[in-house]
Amino acid sequence: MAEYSTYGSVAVLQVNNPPLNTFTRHVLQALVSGLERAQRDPAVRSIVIAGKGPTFPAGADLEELLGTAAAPLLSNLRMVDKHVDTCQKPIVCAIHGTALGGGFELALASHYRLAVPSATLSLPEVHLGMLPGAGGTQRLPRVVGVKSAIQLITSGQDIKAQQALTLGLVDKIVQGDLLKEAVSFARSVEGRPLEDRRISQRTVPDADKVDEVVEATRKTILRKARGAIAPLTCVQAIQASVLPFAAGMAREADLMTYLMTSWQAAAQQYVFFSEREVRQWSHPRDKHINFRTAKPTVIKSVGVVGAGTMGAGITISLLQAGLKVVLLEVNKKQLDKAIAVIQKTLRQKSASQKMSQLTTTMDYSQLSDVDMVIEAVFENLRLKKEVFRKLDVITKPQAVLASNTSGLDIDKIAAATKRPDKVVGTHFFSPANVMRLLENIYGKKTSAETVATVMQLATTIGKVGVLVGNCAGFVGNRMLGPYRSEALFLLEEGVDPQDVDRAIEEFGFPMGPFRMTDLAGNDIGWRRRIEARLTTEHGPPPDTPALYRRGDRYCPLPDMLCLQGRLGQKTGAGCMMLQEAKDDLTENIYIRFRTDGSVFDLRRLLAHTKTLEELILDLLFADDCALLAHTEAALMSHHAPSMCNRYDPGSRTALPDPVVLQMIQDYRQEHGFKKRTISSQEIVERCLYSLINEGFHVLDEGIASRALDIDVIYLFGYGWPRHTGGPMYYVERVIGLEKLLRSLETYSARYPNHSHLQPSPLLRDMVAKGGSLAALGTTDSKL
Ligand SMILES: CCCCCCC/C=C/C(=O)SCCNC(=O)CCNC(=O)[C@H](O)C(C)(C)COP(=O)(O)OP(=O)(O)OC[C@H]1O[C@@H](n2cnc3c(N)ncnc32)[C@H](O)[C@@H]1OP(=O)(O)O
Repeated sequence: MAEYSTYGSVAVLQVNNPPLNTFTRHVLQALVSGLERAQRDPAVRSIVIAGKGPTFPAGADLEELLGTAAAPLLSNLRMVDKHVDTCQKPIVCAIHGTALGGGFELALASHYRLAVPSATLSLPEVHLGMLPGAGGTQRLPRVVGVKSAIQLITSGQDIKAQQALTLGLVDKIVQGDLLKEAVSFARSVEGRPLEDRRISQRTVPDADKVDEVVEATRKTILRKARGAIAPLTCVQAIQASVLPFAAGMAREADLMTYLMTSWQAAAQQYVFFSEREVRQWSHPRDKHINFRTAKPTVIKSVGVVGAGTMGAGITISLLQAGLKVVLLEVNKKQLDKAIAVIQKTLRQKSASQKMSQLTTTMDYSQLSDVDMVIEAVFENLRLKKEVFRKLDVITKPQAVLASNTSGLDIDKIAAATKRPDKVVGTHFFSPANVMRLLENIYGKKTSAETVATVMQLATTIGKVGVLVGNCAGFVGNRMLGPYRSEALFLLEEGVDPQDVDRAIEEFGFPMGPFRMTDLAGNDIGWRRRIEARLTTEHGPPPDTPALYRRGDRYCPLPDMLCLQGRLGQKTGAGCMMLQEAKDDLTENIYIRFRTDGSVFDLRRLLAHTKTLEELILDLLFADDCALLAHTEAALMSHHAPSMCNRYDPGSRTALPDPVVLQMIQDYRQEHGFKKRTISSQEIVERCLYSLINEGFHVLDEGIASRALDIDVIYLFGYGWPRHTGGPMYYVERVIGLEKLLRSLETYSARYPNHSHLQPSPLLRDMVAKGGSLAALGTTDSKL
């Protein structure tokens, strides 16, 4: 647990608890014993603490911290801290790997810190809903000041060795053999006075400005925290660092207890383990096919087809992971643009050497030798099938063919090939080089090996891969459907878009549903609805009531916005903006092609079509049209400058548009809706409960095999607030399944034609039988 050895006058304590040398109570007990032994031994004049194997201790062991061993763990930790801080012999910490949380705090309690250049230090407890409760909130500000301590602790960010040296957190960077250097360093400081080496005895450098600093940062922290209590509690603890050390430690302990016993800490620790647990996938259809039994194909080279925003982002992710990439794009201008974006991004990340791993081409035959292809063309089934047909012929027979689709049928895509066992969905999220989620979709014929390959790929490229089944929208987008519908129905009843957004953002999402669709592009859903023949232009059959489709309630407001060119931020206007008049639009509308910025006057094109609506639809959906095959059309009004000032270029600040509000008002009147006041609580419940209810359907159908898979999808792909643990965790542990059921019953009785509010049979069953999501496969083994 902590190996003791001596090198002349130097005692070396090496923590040995693989894989990360985390502090269990036994490790800490062994450290206490080692320290006592070294203190007792008159031949020992200095002490080195290090980690054996790959790292210095990465913090407290979370399994113990969360369980019944928390109290002995804490008391042992405090004992170590006291021994170290009061020791009369110099203690040197030799840091390599990741000195995190309690590990870093142990180093701060010591008298000297040496680190190798690759070492990383951090206090990441805030991400676990806690604070650095082993003296971190008291010692860090004494070194770096309150301002920097607030920044480092509330962000939990990594501090690289060189930065730590600059900040005074380490005393020396060691290039050679760390242990040898540390022993020799320890020897060199033997007998020197220790008082000024004890951080606990120092005063906070910016103590006189503490209130000012806290006041100045509070607003930003609150905004970023989005409902999480840990960041502000960290600030309160740091504020106490200006008190005498013992008083500050007592305050830290009280606040730590408050956080440790909060539901948010439990939720965030569930997120930590769930993020890792999704790697342990098993095939819902056959549990014998799982991460242990299925062997992935080794992937060294990947073809990416389509160099749009997604294709470029995927390429960056692959290159950053050291894979060889062949990027294919049949439009030269688009290809050049993508190359520039890739180059710029890699340069920003100081990874320009990775460009040498990239081949770009307009010729499919260049893909003949890659191990895998990820298709990232326009979201259109016909087009994707065509691409897969080609890939099937060109690529080597063992190559895996993956489609980056956000909801199209993987089986239909696979059927275009003679190797459906090698076809799989890999749903990346935009921006693909930033977003951590990779939703991997198996089809009816996808082999275990192919599933294992894409799950492994996720890990290789630093993403969180979640395995899900094939259905429209898969897990994430399918659950988003009811959420969006309910948001629209709320507009019909009297809420304005910005009120819906505000309520959802207050719950903790970075963006409400309307700002989110404005950002993503309102045409994405529109295109899907048109393909499904749901919109007024293409359906419904004449005898269907105006606000119904296939027996379900339907709100055409988004279609109306799209028809007016309000596709979202890209057109400078979305739900938050509206064209002044349709006639104006026909007069003045232009199409700007993103690739080259050229502008076409629609009036000229209109000569060949019947109506403007038809023209817009044709252009947006004509994936085989030469103009649009490799570009995204952006519709803009001739009056763009005055329209766009609501979404300034580069700004995401959405301002409510009176014209949209009037349009909604007219719509309510036309369809006989009576405007009423609706509380934020009702907005949140109706939107989120209908999303969660869909999650129960998804589990019931085996599309997701565990509730934690759904949680991880929402946390890493959709901005679900981390401190709530994810939708399924939140509803089970915070709201309660029974309450969810009763609320859904109440709402569905009030809105019998909102089918997504009808409680799922699985939910009913679980409440009736007292079942839990854990029993369904949510693994709580570590909680
Ligand atoms: C009432 C008591 C109060 C006491 C106050 C004490 C104050 C101190 C608090 C703390 O120290 S909290 C913990 C702070 N440390 C962390 O948050 C580190 C968390 N870990 C990581 O960030 C990463 O694991 C890593 C260290 C950067 C390594 O990443 P890598 O990708 O290499 O490996 P992983 O797959 O993440 O982890 C491997 C394996 O280890 C498990 N694990 C990681 N950290 C912990 C931990 N702190 N406790 C327990 N287990 C941990 C992780 O789940 C993986 O397990 P498997 O999935 O392989 O089973």
